[in-house]
Amino acid sequence: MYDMATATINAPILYVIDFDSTFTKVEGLDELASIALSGQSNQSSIVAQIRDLTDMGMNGEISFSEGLRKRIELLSANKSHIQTLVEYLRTQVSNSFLRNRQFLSEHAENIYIVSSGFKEFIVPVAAELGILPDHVLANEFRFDQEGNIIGIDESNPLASDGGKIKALQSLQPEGEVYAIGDGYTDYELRQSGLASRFYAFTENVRREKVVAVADYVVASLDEFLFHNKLDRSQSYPTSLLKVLLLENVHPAAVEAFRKDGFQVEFLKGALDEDELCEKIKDVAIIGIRSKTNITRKVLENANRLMAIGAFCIGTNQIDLDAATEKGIPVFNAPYSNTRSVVELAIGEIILLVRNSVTKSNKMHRGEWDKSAIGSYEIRGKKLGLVGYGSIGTQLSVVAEAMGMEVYFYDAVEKLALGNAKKVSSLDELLKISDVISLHVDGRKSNAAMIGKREFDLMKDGVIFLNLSRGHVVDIPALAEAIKSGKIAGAGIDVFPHEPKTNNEPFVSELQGLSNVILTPHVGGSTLEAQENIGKFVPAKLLEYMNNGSTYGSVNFPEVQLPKLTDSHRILHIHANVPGVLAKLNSIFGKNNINITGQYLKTNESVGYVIVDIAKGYDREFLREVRAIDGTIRFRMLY
Ligand SMILES: NC(=O)c1ccc[n+]([C@@H]2O[C@H](COP(=O)([O-])OP(=O)(O)OC[C@H]3O[C@@H](n4cnc5c(N)ncnc54)[C@H](O)[C@@H]3O)[C@@H](O)[C@H]2O)c1
Ligand SMILES: O=C(O)CC[C@@H](O)C(=O)O
Repeated sequence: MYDMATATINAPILYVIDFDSTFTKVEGLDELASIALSGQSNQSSIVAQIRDLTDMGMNGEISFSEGLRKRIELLSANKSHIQTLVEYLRTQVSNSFLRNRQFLSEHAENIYIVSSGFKEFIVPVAAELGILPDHVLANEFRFDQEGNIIGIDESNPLASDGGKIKALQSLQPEGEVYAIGDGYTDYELRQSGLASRFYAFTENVRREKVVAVADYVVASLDEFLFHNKLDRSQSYPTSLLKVLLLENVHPAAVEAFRKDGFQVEFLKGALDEDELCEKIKDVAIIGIRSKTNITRKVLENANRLMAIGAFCIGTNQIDLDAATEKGIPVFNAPYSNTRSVVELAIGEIILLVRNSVTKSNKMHRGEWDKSAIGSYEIRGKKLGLVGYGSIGTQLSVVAEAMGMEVYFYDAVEKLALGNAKKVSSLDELLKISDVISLHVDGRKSNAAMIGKREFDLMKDGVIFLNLSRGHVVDIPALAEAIKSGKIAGAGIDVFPHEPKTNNEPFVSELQGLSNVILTPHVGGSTLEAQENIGKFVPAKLLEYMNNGSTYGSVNFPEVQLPKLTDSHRILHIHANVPGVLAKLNSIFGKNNINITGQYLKTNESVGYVIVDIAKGYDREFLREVRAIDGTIRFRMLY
């Protein structure tokens, strides 16, 4: 339905907007019934009957006036309920209407709300967004002396069938009329010939019967404004951009993107390379966890991709170089689940040093083995941390507080926290530790960094933990070391090959070995951490999409930008070659563009220039900006 080719630059004279489920997310009368009957036993059945009548009317399945009267008969509401409804509806204004307050108030003279709803609740809600009270054409209630609703004003044209047509006729519109709404009665304005276009509005509800007869389908007010080249809050409507969320990220993420108007597809599992190459073609933002590999090949298929969110700490599953070359920033959630990993590691260290897992397994088999053999306190034992980053350091502090002696080895120079002691080589750390815990990042060169040679260096009866990345450990060598008794206990959370979904089986040489805790990569999977990540990563991605800020990106020059006010913002990503800023500035100068702010950051491969310009420019210069040598990506924000 949506067809850019037919977009017109002629502004319509009148915009006629529906109220229920268009201006607001909900149907006013349904909500009024729900409020009035609150606490009564028949509330849900009556509200359901009213909703059915509303739906039938909206789909054009019953006569409008018949449906309205039946709904009013079912209501037992009064003025105080209407006041409560108004308060509620103020919280239910459609997100894209809220975003476009400026358009609504600046074009108030040309905007009418024509609704079969009631002025008593529409006027106060719509007026807050700049709609003129006398531009609300809607029904009115009749009340008795106690303020109870007893009917509707029958003299109002909107009380009868074809009411919207009659109401619009009364305005005697001279120019074009564009009708926007979710219901069949909105389409009837177009059918009658009074409106020249009907836009089916699907942000809140999509009625297929209405969509089928619409000239255009718009999923937000921004999309309507974009289609008509009118001022709007979003330079490119988010409702035309798709977000793909994989690996069961927290629902808070879905909510955050939907709230901003994006289309969201949510999948519980990961996708393999071929599946992703296909799926990513129309995706603007992708969110993954640790099991989806975003390879160069995937990125070659991702021509609409603007940003990547790793809903975790590790980003080794993403080809960061390829993403940077394509001008795609990647964001993750450092520290988000650090504490969760630390707590699991501490728990496992205690259970393994105590030999409790073996004892528990015996109990499940009916064996009672009350003895202290092979069971120790962690107090005074030497903990060797390989990797002293976020997790390593936090584990260091907690373990020390529990009486352990902490040693660490890191590939880069790190200062010790508390009484932890740095050692100068991995081999030294392996030789002295009673417990060894890996917390290195997943860079390729760390593959199999712990194998037979390293296990041989360890003390006999060592406890070994890996909660970092699976490919870091040679699993057959680990299995051998456990079987031989070299390793007295192991806690393994990450594996070289992990199932993509919970429906796939898990197979490993470590299964069935004594005093081994196997967990399905859940070091970071606590509800606290997942909820934090589910909010944090979308916030970063949305900041980039809406404002251009790349603060916290793992592969991009980081800029933290001020909020955009009264200007338009140009975001230009280019290969880091000399002279791009000078070329940009000469284009601005030549075209008399007034620059209100400018920012530049580069890293070794890309440059990111952000220019705020005063409104009221001729768009022709954009062609020249796009043509600058080395341009990777270019977009504008309003
Ligand atoms: N199991 C889980 O669910 C889970 C949860 C969160 C993080 N992780 C993983 O845990 C690991 C650590 O996370 P973090 O947030 O502490 O990362 P980080 O980047 O803060 O720390 C990693 C540290 O390892 C060091 N390092 C890298 N290679 C090394 C090597 N070969 N030898 C010695 N030191 C080396 C780095 O210099 C750095 O200090 C990462 O692999 C991360 O992906 C796993
Ligand atoms: O939740 C995940 O899939 C990954 C958790 C962890 O490995 C991380 O990198 O944060």
